[in-house]
Amino acid sequence: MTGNLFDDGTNNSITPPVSHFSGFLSAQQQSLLLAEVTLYPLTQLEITVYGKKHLIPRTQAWFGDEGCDYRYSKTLISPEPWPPILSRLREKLFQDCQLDFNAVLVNQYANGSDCMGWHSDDEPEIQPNSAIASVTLGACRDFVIKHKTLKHKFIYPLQSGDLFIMHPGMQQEWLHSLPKRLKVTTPRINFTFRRIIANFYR
Ligand SMILES: O=C(O)CCC(=O)C(=O)O
Ligand SMILES: [Fe+2]
Repeated sequence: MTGNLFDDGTNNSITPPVSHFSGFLSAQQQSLLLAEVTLYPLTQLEITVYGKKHLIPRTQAWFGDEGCDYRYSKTLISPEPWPPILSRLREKLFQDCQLDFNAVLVNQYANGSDCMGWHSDDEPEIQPNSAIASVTLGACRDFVIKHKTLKHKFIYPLQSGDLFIMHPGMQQEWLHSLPKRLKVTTPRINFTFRRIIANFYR
């Protein structure tokens, strides 16, 4: 076999353990959620890299059940209580996909200059072998996945209303990122639902 960029030489093509569902949310569900997002306490967090302070290029809010704290760059963040529409989205993930989440990180990217660098969602407070589900609203942006050692890359353009699931095992072997797209001038909001070990840091 020749010419297959993703041929690993074992006759197994390498693909990340993910699922992409277009149109998971109806137009009406998207507009209800979008209206609720305007009420969220979105903040721009500061991180310290090599002793220098930087504002991260997006705004965020953390919602979840009691005790579902999450640590971001040495800061412990306690969850805000579930807003009603977000709570319904969590319920829909359970009903439609049998995925049971107890917290969600909301990221708002104001335009294509806002981004997220390469990382895995492998924090110790995340339940081992749990899935992470991501729901997108607003501008279409490329979600990029790269194998940690083999460097194979996959690009998924995520559109408003799409659901993207990163299955168990994904975070151990793959990195993901949301690169800058300077032609994008409108906001994108992303919800990453997670299963957190309650009271992990208490
Ligand atoms: O905005 C996205 O699609 C990615 C968000 C993400 O990777 C995260 O919150 O960990
Ligand atoms: Fe992530």
